[in-house]
Amino acid sequence: MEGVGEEEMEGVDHLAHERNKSEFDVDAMKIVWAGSPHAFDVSDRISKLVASDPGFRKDNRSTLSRKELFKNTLRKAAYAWKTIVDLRLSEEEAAKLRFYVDEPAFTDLHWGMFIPAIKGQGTEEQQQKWLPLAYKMQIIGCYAQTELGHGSNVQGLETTATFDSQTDEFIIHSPTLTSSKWWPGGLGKVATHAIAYARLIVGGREHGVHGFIVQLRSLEDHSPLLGITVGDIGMKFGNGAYNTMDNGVLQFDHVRIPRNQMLMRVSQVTCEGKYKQSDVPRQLVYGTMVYVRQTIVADASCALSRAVCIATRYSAVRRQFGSQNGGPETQVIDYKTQQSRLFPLLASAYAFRFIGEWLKWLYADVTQRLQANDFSTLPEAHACTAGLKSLTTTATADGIEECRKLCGGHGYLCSSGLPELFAVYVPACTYEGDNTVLLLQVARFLMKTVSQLGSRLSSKKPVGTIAYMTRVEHLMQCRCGVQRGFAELSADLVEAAVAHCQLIVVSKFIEKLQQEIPGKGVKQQLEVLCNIYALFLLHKHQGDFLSTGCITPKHAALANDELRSLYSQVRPNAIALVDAFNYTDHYLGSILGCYDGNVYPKLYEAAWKDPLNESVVPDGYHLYIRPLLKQEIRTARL
Ligand SMILES: CCCCCCCC/C=C\C/C=C/C(=O)SCCNC(=O)CCNC(=O)[C@H](O)C(C)(C)COP(=O)(O)OP(=O)(O)OC[C@H]1O[C@@H](n2cnc3c(N)ncnc32)[C@H](O)[C@@H]1OP(=O)(O)O
Ligand SMILES: Cc1cc2nc3c(=O)[nH]c(=O)nc-3n(C[C@H](O)[C@H](O)[C@H](O)COP(=O)(O)OP(=O)(O)OC[C@H]3O[C@@H](n4cnc5c(N)ncnc54)[C@H](O)[C@@H]3O)c2cc1C
Repeated sequence: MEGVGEEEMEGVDHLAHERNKSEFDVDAMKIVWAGSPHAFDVSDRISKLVASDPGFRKDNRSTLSRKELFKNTLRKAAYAWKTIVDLRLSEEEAAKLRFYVDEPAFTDLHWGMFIPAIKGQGTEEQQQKWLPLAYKMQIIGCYAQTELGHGSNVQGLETTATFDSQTDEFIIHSPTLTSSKWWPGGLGKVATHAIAYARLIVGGREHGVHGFIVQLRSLEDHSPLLGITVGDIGMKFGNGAYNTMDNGVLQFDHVRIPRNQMLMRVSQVTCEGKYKQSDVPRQLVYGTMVYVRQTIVADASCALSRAVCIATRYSAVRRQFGSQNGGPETQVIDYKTQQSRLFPLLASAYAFRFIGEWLKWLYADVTQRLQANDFSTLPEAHACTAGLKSLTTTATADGIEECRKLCGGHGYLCSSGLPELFAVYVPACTYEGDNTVLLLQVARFLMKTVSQLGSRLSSKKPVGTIAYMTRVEHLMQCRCGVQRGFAELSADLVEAAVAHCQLIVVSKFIEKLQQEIPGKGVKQQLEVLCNIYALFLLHKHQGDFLSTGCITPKHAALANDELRSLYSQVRPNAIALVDAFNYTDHYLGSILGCYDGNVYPKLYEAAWKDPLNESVVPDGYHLYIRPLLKQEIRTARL
């Protein structure tokens, strides 16, 4: 490395003056962020374990070819498993370890969808047979629902599962090109088994889409089983990024599986060929998606806080303009424009943390009720998971991109960590349900509720997240004709769905503040952030609030003044508020966001490590540059 002194690289905390300004107990805030002292302890321990182990190094991803990248992911997944087994980590610790390894891999689908699908939709007997194998990773599973021709429209899937009573088997078949399974993560190169979704046909009658456990590859030599065609679907957006995942294509050619491999908690097929439906609602076939949507909401705050941490630290390091008498220039974080873009994202990260916590509670509650055959809160749970998944992933993906811009030119470097973070995160707006399609589900739920408010026949009072509807006078009087005009009004209804979800986020943030929150100044900081979150939304949508007469122009102006004052209150605490996320430099993966703020020497050093700088004169000079310079281009072999 040229031109950088040792002392500039090591030991100096360039953000110490910022940390000294903070007005609250950062360690107490770390516990609030983690959720509990126990959660903090696990997260802190495991993140440090991963960061200190060279086996989990990740700084070379953007320079590897797809094949090298994928092999490296396989190595890391195997190494992570060995670490989990050797250290006898608990399930909670193991999940944290996979999280901090921070590389999309087949294991996400195995633990995140395959196992939950068996748990949620399998019978006791099926769980006893399959879960021990899956827990020990003696089989590796994926979730194969989406097809080339249909993703959002699950009822439109074309794969068939026809019952053969002669052999007591299902025949799984892909009748068309568009029925090829397409996208499932882990399917392309790794999974030995899939939960495959197919239209059930018994005795010539169709019974809709159901899940089946299908073995795909030999457990001896990994070759595809008879009738299975399987492979990877190819490179995806961004270098490195989600290309560590083997999203796959799969065709079935009359593949036979035993009858007991249909997931039979919701409905059953007997050996005589009788189709039986349990008392539970059919929608439970979609249960795994509800579970994963809830985990995606919980994870949104991690991705957003990571980007915000990088942009905040760098904004305190970066200086532009404003030097007085040869003194230092202004830190860009002191510009009001920078604050008005950055601090609402900081507030959103905290808001999403708490909404994720609340949604976990809601999901646990609905699961408990379902077990007791109480299905009353299922529609609300579906609407909340779908709507909040849509809201938080859209805001997080947009927020990561905004953080990149907040870091100016250096944000565009891979070493800022932000391009890869965006590329890995942005498909969350599509997978587990396209965000618009999911908002339409929320709109449908809201319209149904409104129509019931207007109906004299219904004695149901809205409760939970829709309880507020009884307080909105014009909704109470509404004879809802919207159901008929739903498609025509869908663009507006989607906006209403977003507003409904924002209301949930704001009210759960306020509820959080009503709890006891220990630690000097911690609650005050959270109050400031909560007010920023709410007022920023009000400011952004002031046109809607004004046009509906909910606020006056004077209110709008006051809100904006207040927002500016809140930004000034956050400013001295900004670095401490991102320190409270407790991210290691390994997890952040960003030179701009490194804890000590010593950005420039690290950027300089990293540039020299780029493979292009391995030689001073580049490969290709003699073929393409020299002939150009020597005006010999016509004779050169191009
Ligand atoms: C810590 C571990 C983390 C792991 C995370 C791993 C992440 C790895 C990354 C990626 C993995 C990605 C995986 C995938 O993408 S899997 C595929 C996901 N696919 C989708 O999400 C498809 C989206 N489409 C749907 O969900 C549905 O088809 C639909 C909801 C859009 C429409 O369904 P349809 O059958 O047409 O239903 P209707 O509209 O007719 O509705 C009927 C009725 O049912 C209600 N309803 C719909 N869905 C649900 C549900 N999930 N739960 C409960 N109820 C549901 C719907 O509201 C209607 O109700 P009604 O109005 O009262 O009649
Ligand atoms: C990275 C990644 C990983 C994935 N992993 C898996 C996996 O592991 N397993 C799996 O089964 N699947 C997986 N998927 C597939 C994913 O679930 C689907 O892509 C997703 O559900 C969206 O469906 P689609 O692709 O059919 O989009 P489409 O429905 O074709 O969407 C295209 C456009 O049409 C619009 N649209 C669609 N329907 C309507 C409507 N009714 N009204 C208004 N607008 C509409 C959408 O808003 C969107 O703008 C993955 C996808 C990605 C990108």
